[in-house]
Amino acid sequence: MSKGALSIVPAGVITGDDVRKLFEYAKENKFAIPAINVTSSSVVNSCLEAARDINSPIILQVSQGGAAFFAGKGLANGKQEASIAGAVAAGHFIRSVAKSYGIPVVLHSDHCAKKLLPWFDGMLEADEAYFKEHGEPLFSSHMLDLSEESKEDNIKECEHYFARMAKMNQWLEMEIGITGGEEDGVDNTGVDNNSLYTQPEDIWDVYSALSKISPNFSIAAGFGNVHGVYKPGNVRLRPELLGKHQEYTAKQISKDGSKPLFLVFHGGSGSTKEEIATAVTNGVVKMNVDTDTQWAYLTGVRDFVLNKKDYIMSQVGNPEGADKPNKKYYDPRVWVREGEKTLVERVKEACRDLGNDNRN
Ligand SMILES: O=C(CO)COP(=O)(O)O
Ligand SMILES: O=C[C@H](O)COP(=O)(O)O
Ligand SMILES: [Zn+2]
Ligand SMILES: [Zn+2]
Repeated sequence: MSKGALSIVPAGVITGDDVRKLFEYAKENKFAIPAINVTSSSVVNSCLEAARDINSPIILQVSQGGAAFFAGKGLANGKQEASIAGAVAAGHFIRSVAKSYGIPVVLHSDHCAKKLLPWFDGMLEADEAYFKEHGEPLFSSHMLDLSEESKEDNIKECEHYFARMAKMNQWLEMEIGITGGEEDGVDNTGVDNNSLYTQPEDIWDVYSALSKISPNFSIAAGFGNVHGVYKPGNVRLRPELLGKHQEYTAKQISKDGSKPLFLVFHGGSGSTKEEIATAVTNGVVKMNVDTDTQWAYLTGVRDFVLNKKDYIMSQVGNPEGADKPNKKYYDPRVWVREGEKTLVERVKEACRDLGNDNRN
């Protein structure tokens, strides 16, 4: 009897070899796991609910800005203190509820450019403290995004951090080739089109350097990816290029026909089902979705507010009577929940697009 993803790794936040086992299983069985950007406990719970409902693992990630939001926009963040506190808070919150949903969860942090390294350092300190106490890091994995730097500097800095992370058996995601559009304080809307498509030789340079440290890493290679959703035709995704990267690296390590790389698909929002399927066939194990889930969260709230407009203009008095209280409409557990419901459905859709359903 074949064993599904839910039986090969435990429920709750997974770390170390369990993360690799899950990604290996996904690659072998040609599915990928969506990574949703979370900014609050409400967004976290919705993602966990969706994954639980379709019996599949999920990846939850905080961006630098999302982490600061998690801690509170009222906090100063000049030295990344709010982003560090928020990431740690999100990590602890997710750890304390994830098990109750009965599914494996990969706890991850998103793009970290050079100027944001103090955020990375703060998260690693929290991981190391957690490791001392529990024998595993707080986060399953982190992303380092030094794709704006020279290839040499990018790889060198990744090696440096990865050696430190490997002591905790922690997973590293790195980026080579640039994701277009916008990400945390970095505006890549004007980058040269060629930098959006990573070359196989560059991937091999990354693979050969990092594989000497640990097998627990993935590569976000550019295949035309752009953050955000634009009018059709603006983005030219070429997920078939990822197959070439697998072939090239496989040849270098004399394992022709194998798929040695764990690849990450950034800018998942707005992609077609075909683009997603091609990416997964070529060894993508993680696809990031943010813009489409932001949109989905809004739609439920928007429709509620528009439909119940006459019930939310005053605390007392609605079309049913001038003395009727409206508490049942303005309680955030009512209107925020409507956003959660539409978000749950969008997360389920991302899971299905990637073949990440009924994995028990
Ligand atoms: O890549 C992403 C986060 O790193 C998400 O991209 P989208 O917002 O385009 O889905
Ligand atoms: O990098 C892309 C993610 O969508 C993060 O977005 P954000 O920086 O707006 O939180
Ligand atoms: Zn980037
Ligand atoms: Zn991204």
